[in-house]
Amino acid sequence: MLVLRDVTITFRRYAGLLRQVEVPGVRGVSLRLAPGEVLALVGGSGAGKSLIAHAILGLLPRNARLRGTLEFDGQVLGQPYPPGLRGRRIAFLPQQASHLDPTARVGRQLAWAARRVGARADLGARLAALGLPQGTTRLYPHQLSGGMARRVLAAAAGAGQPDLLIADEPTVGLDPASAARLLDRLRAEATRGAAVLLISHDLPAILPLAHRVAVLVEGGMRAEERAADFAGQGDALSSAYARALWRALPQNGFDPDA
Ligand SMILES: Nc1ncnc2c1ncn2[C@@H]1O[C@H](COP(=O)(O)OP(=O)(O)OP(=O)(O)O)[C@@H](O)[C@H]1O
Ligand code: NI
Repeated sequence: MLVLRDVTITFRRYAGLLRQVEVPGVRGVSLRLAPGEVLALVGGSGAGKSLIAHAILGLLPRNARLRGTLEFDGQVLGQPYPPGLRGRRIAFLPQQASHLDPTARVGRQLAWAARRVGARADLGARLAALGLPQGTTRLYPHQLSGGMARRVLAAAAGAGQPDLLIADEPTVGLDPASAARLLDRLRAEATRGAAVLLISHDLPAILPLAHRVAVLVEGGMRAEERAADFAGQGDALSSAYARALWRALPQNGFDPDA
């Protein structure tokens, strides 16, 4: 249902007074994501993960240039961006908590999110599922901790029943219990039939949830593996890069001299 073919994103930058250069952000990335499937997009800082999310959502900055094709359910995700997708059929849990409106209480913002997708606002249950107290609805964004703000965004993104949910580093800044609850919510969305694109730099954290793992390095796709193959010594992994990544994790006790 989500198909990216040879997606390249470059940025125009001034090099000196008049000369413009194009610097690459993402190069030739292809991927597919089916309903009910969790695809993890992992990679280090600056690898291009958020750019891919923003490209799918039609939210790239003005100085960006996009090549290749993106399709969702047979519709081309170009400019102008197809109506009825962003915030409705495609939900987004952004990396930055600054996406909350500073002037409105949490309860109102969640009610807006629910109304936009035509969902019943069962705020109490949704907050409780993410481990937030009921009183959270009366708070303004500046009264939330970073981790609370991220969970409020998650509650908003989960309103309605999106067909595609894109979560950009959803567990950063959360304590382990809150992170586990949030990943449980994402798993429940996939079980219901949503496609989930889970962006993270933390491979071990997303493995219990992901079906497939795509590894992005400096804007390019370096490996695509089944999540289940990240196990043991990683012998089932198809690419040497993924094997090296897996064996380099501290918990796998990699011995460089062995
Ligand atoms: N508006 C912009 N103008 C120029 N370059 C940009 C812009 N936005 C992103 N980039 C560049 O594109 C690259 C990828 O950025 P992106 O935000 O996708 O990384 P990321 O993988 O999400 O990293 P992180 O894990 O830190 O969030 C970076 O090198 C960044 O400098
Ligand atoms: Ni990012």
